[in-house]
Amino acid sequence: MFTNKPQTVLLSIRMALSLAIASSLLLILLATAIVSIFWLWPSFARARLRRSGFDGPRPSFPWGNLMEMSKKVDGHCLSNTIGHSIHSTVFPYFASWRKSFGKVFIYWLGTEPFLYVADPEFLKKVAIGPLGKKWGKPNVFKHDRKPMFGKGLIMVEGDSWTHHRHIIAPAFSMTNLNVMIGMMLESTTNMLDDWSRQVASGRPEIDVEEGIIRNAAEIIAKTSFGINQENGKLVFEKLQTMQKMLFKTHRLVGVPLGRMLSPRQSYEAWKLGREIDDLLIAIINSRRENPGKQDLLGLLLAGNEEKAENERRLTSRDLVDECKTFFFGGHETTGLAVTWTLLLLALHPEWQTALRTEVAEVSDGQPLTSDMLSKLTKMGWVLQEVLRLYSPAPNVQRQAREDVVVDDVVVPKGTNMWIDVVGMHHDRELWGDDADEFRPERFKESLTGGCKHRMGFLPFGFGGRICIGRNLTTMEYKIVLSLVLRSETLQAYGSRMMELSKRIIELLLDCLGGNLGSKYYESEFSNCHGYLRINSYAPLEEMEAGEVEGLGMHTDMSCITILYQDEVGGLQVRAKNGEWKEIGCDDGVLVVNVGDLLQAWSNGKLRSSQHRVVLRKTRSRLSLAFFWCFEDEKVVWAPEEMVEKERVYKPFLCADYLKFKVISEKGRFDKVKYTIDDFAMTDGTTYNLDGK
Ligand code: HEM
Ligand SMILES: O=C(O)CCC(=O)C(=O)O
Ligand SMILES: [Fe+2]
Repeated sequence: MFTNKPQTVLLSIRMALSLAIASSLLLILLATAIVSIFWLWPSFARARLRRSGFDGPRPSFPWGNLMEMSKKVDGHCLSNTIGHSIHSTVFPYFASWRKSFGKVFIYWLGTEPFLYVADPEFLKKVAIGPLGKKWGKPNVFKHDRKPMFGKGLIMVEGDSWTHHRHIIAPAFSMTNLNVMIGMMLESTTNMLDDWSRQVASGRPEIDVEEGIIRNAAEIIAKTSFGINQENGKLVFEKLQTMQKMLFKTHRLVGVPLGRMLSPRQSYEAWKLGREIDDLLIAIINSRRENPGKQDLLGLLLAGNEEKAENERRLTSRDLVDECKTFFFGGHETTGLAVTWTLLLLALHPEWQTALRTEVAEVSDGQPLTSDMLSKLTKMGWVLQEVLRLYSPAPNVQRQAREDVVVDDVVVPKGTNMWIDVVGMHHDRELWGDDADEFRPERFKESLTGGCKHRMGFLPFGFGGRICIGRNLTTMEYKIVLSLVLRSETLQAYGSRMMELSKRIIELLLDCLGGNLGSKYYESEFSNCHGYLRINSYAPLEEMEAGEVEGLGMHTDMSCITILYQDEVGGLQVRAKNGEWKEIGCDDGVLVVNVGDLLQAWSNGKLRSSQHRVVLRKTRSRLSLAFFWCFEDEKVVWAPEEMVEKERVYKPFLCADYLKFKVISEKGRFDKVKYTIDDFAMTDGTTYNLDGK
């Protein structure tokens, strides 16, 4: 037993030695491989690119140019004014490299070379026609995008892409899309109802972007695979979680082993992806058993069935990836286009009015149809202009699958291409000096908005790989925007109140006898102006005994006031005997008050109402008070027909009374504020008609 021991020890030393040698060799090999893959290959590639005449900023190992790209932008993006010249703010590094290297140059993401292109003519030469087939999608992004797109249409290449595109394209035909209008109307109406509820419950702000993007997500989920069944809803929720998760992760694109820096997120995204896939497979299986639904999935399944036995069909796995692709490729892009549009229309009220008028003329208050949508021409121009200025797909990327040779230029196999769509959309050389201005009318004359080069306007990409969802997007955009524009805005509410005030005053004057309405409207009231006050009352913290003041007793200084109160109620008016009478708050009822100015003008025949608001609920309350008033420079003076015995009020300048109202003491709950009687009651002096 003992005699054997020295031999065993010797053996283990030998084994350990050879193991150490083997592993060092392996390490050396690995290091050589890493150096050649991540250092030598890029150096060769750089030398080849230089030989082809491509210059660019100097990269460093292993970051490439990432360090310069991640530098924070200096202050100019914090300015308060809204300009549309966004390129140098959003992509400051590209803007600065362009100054040194022009519109085509090479930069590096880690050890990956990227050919930056903002020259449409160069793009046309290298990527259009037969050369288009030489380009695929960059491998560096494939891993990150796998949970979203899998092997869906956006990611596949070569024959596989031709096959997928061929089967999927018919599903997006206009006839098929028209069937989806109902789903789009339903979701958008729900979104608008939700906004109304938020306003009514006293929320001071609504996150419009969040609502619009959620609505777009719901629409794309409905039109892709349906969300009414339990599984559909679950998929929708999980897809949204995944979107948020992927949005949070920042990776070092192209940096060797950079992917390993966030293994947890990668794992979680992968796990969630598996759950989504299983649910979608379940939906697809149940659809195969009960076919007939006309969403995109239903159409793809039907298209598959039509294929003859020997033709390739899409597998369930393919269909899962396409559903995910539609969801991730289609909702945020469309949502962003609508959101930017709302901002731009707020900045350009003339376009807001033009589109509102167009929607009113085309639809005449009827439910929207595909025929109406196609007649919304100006809205089409606005969509194009928004896609130009704030492109939801700010760049398009490719990777050369083989050497691309044009004239004396060689783009070596493996080179990535980064097409700076935003850069081209804001290029003055292509669009003219107004490139950064919002001018939708540029699309009136030409489909490319007057861009000097056909490839300079690429909101939906180009060539055979142009976005398959662009008609769906246009349809959804027009529906959402029309419904938003058709819903009552404060401005539209204001103009309706102006019309109503005119009708009320004519009726009121006629009631006083002798067709006074037609006699005096033009000369006395046609310059009246209106303004709208939104009263928001905070809720009571707890129910209190007795009455709590919301708004103290007062009269309005208008000619007439038209008041809308929400369902909380609480408006009271004082009767002649001093009793307070509750004014009901039934839906659709507007309250009309005579104000101080009309009391003075009618020499007291019409009485300005004394009213107040009492609060009784632990809910916030909202009212809209529209005040219709004489112009400030008007001298208020009752016409002869109003004066029976004597004049009650001396003539006064409207503006002076307004000043008096503003500076005089605030009313208390049980005592009325100063009124016209405190300001203009006569002291027996007689006055001429012109107020002297
Ligand atoms: C404003 C809205 C949209 C914009 C700006 C947009 C933009 C783009 C762009 C630029 C491409 C080309 C990408 C490339 O060549 O690498 C593309 C492709 C694609 N888009 Fe869209 N898209 C929008 C809406 C949609 C919608 C609603 C869907 C689906 C329902 C969709 C599905 C796709 C698909 C599947 C592709 C790949 C096409 C192919 O490679 O054959 N997109 N999109
Ligand atoms: O909030 C209300 O119902 C009344 C508002 C009102 O009387 C006013 O704003 O003058
Ligand atoms: Fe009032």
